[in-house]
Amino acid sequence: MRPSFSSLSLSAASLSHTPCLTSSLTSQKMRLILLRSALKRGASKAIRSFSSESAPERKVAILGAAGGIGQPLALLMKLNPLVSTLSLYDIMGTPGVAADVSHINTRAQVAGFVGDDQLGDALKGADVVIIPAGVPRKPGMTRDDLFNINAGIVKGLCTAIAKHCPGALVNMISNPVNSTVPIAAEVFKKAGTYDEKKLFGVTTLDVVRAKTFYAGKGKVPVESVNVPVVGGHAGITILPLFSQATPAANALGAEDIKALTKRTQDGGTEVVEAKAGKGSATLSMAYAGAVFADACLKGLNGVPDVVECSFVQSTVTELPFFASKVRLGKNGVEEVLGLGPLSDFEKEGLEALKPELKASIEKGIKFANEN
Ligand SMILES: NC(=O)c1ccc[n+]([C@@H]2O[C@H](COP(=O)([O-])OP(=O)(O)OC[C@H]3O[C@@H](n4cnc5c(N)ncnc54)[C@H](O)[C@@H]3O)[C@@H](O)[C@H]2O)c1
Ligand SMILES: O=C(O)C[C@H](O)C(=O)O
Repeated sequence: MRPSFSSLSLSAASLSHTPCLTSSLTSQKMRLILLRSALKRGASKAIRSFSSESAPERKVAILGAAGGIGQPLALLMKLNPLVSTLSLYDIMGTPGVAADVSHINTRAQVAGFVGDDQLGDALKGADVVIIPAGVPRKPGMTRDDLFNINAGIVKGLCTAIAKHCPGALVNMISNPVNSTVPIAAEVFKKAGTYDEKKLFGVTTLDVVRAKTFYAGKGKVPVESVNVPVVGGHAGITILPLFSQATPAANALGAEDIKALTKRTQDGGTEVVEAKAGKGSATLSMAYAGAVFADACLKGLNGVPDVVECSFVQSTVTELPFFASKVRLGKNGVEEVLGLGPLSDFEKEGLEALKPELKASIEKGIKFANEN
C-alpha cells in the first residue's frame, strides 16, 4: 500500500536534488524557474494521488473499529487513497476513534457509528466491510474457545450486512475464522443475498508471518519473499507451502522447513502468550487486514492480477471452504487458484488438517441454522 503522501516526499526530494545548470540566465533566476517547474511536477503528482477523480468512490466499513485491531486498521485505511468514505462502527468508543482519525489530511471522509441503532447507517453503500468484532484469545485458549461469543456477534453483524449492503465484499477477521466464514455464508443464504465471490476469511496474517519467518531463517530480503499459505486459520489447518516460496533459500533443509511450518502455525499463540492475557495480535493483524482490504479495493477498481490467499468457498479440495491463492477482480473472487505442486511434507500436512477444518466448518453451519 502506498499512502498518498509518498508523492509529496518524492517531490521534496526532487527539489533538493535539482542539478545546477549554466546558461545566460543568472543562477538565481535559473533556481527560481527550476523551483517552479519542480513544484508544478510535485503538485500535479500530489493532486493526482489525492484527487477523488483519480480513483472511484469507495466506502469501507469497519465493524469492531474501536478494538485492538479496529483502531490501527482504521488508521491504515484512512491512509489508503483508494478509500473515499471510512465508516467506523462499534458497540462503544467509535465517536472518539472517528474524531481522532478524521483529522488526518487524506482523502477518506470518516464517520463514527455506535450501537445497534446506527449499524444500518454505518453499512449503507459500503463496498467493503471488514469485521474484527468479537473477543480475542487469552493464554491457554484455542480460537475455537471463542466460538460461543463470537458466533453470535458475527451472525448479528452479517444479518445487518445482508439488509443494508448485500453487494459488499466481506472481510472476516473475527475468530474462529474456520467457523465464522461458514456462519456468514449461511446467514447470507437465508437472506437470499449470498454471493460466494464476496465472502473472504482473512488469512493474510499467516502469509505475513510465513514471509517474515522464511526471510529471517533463509537470509533472503523480506520484501521480495512470497509464500502461499493454504487450508484454514487455526493451528495445523494453517499450511504454509514453503516448497513454493520465492526466492529460493537454498540453505534451508527439511528440519528448517518443519520448524518454519510449526512457527507459522503457532504464530498467533506466540503473540497471545507474549501479551500474557492482554489479547492477541492487533498491530500485525491490522497491517494484514489493510493489505487484504487494499487488494479487494484494487480488484474492485479493475487492477489486473491482484492475487492474495484467502479462506473462501472452494472446490480446491473436498471441503466447502478452503484458503488458497485467489485472484481478485471487479466482483470479488475472479478465480480460486489451485494448490500447485506440494512436497511430501505438505501433502501429509494437507491430509492431516482436513478433519479439523471440516469439523470447524460444520460447527459454523450448524450454529447458523439452529440459532
Ligand atoms: N483472522 C486473523 O488472523 C485474526 C488475527 C487477530 C485477531 N483476530 C480476531 O479478531 C477479533 C478481534 O480482536 P481484537 O484484538 O481487536 O479484540 P478487541 O476486544 O480488542 O476488540 C474487539 C472489538 O469488537 C467490538 N465488538 C464486540 N461486539 C461487537 C458487535 N456486536 N458489533 C461491533 N463491534 C463489537 C468490541 O467493542 C471491541 O471494540 C478476535 O476474535 C480475534 O481472535 C483474528
Ligand atoms: O491467535 C489468535 O487468537 C489471533 C489470530 O488468529 C492470530 O493468528 O494472531
